[in-house]
Amino acid sequence: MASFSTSSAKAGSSVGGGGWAKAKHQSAGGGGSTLERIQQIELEISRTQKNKATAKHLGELKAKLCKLKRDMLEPSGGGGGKVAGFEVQKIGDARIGLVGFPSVGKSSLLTALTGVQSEAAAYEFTTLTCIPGVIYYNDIRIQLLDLPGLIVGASTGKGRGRQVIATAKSCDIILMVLDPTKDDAQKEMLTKELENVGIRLNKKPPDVTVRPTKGGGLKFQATVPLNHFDEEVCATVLKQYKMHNADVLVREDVTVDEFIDVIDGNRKYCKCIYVYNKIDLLKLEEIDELARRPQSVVVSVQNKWNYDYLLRRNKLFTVENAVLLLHKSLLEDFKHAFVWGSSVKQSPQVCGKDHILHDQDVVQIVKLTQAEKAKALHGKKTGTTIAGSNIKVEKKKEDKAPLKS
Ligand SMILES: Nc1nc2c(ncn2[C@@H]2O[C@H](COP(=O)(O)OP(=O)(O)OP(=O)(O)O)[C@@H](O)[C@H]2O)c(=O)[nH]1
Ligand SMILES: [K+]
Ligand SMILES: [Mg+2]
Repeated sequence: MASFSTSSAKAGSSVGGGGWAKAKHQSAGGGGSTLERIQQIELEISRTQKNKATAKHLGELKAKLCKLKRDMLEPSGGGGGKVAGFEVQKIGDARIGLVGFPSVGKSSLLTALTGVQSEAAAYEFTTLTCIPGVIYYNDIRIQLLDLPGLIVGASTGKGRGRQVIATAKSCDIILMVLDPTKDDAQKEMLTKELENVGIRLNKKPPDVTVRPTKGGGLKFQATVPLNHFDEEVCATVLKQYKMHNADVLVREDVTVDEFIDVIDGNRKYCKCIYVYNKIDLLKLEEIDELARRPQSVVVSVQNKWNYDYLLRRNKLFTVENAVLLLHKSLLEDFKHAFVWGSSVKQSPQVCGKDHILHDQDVVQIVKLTQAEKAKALHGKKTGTTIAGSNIKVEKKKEDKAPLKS
């Protein structure tokens, strides 16, 4: 823990500070800057016992907190803006971001995987901008982004935190590079910094529908028993968002935080792989323990240990791969696909060939009709259902409801 706070002090001087956090954002209610209001509410939440009697109050506080955080991330005047060195054009079929504390070996990993020289050195904040590289895997072109080290407070603008996190939000996958000699707090702190800006790691969008209505108040329906959330808490949260009339349908046992995610919007659900680098510094049994953790890969860039496995874990599966899996010729007739599952914001969503699928996604391929084909020189509609990267393929003749795997 201590070493991370040292890093944070250093960041202010060596990186020059993010700037925008220094600007005071006056909150609508209450005194102090937005940052101070956020700290006050976070303190109140941590001091409030979590039980049925306080659920409503906590819901209200959490909704207020979310709104304040959003205000901070969308500063109205000054400080925000684009920073040179972070405007990297998106290329390829997918974008992977290397995120981690300083000096964990992000740049070393980028250089090792892509051949692009990104300066690596034994001091913190060697990397100050976004350095892109490209890797090819199973014909998929992946853009790999090396990023400056993150520090605690990054989401509030410390260091170049805001730019780093904004770039991370544009990624399809996050490789969280971790120091295997440090404890789990590093992973929790980084996850929190990313969560603060709406990035959700290895989670699915909550199965909740909220439809604003013109009148009639709140109509609340749950199809499963709810252990952390109820109609009263729902109403409190909605009130904070000035939503007094709405139909709410809850299809999973959500928490109030997950419900706020739905209401607040602008969340990014990203796959995250935890990469423990420098395992050459560990004993064999320690390596074994880390390697057994979920979504984790152990590597040593210095000793070139386990690269292949890392790439295999990152295997991406696009709609195009799904089409090719059925038949090459289908690609010529491809019009678009309907996708159901965690890779899309709305199920189903119309997607193109480059869309990256998640495990358990359901895909229905729509072919060009004869008329469309004739028109575009090159038509009929059939359905095909494919489930994500643990590939299961089923063929369907008609474009009916999708088959769920
Ligand atoms: N022992 C060991 N050292 C490594 C390994 N990989 C990288 N390093 C060293 O760790 C130091 C930091 O590496 P960088 O690649 O600069 O780390 P970074 O995460 O990009 O650092 P910042 O850009 O400063 O955030 C360098 O001295 C590397 O040589 C490894 O697998 N084992
Ligand atoms: K470094
Ligand atoms: Mg670096």
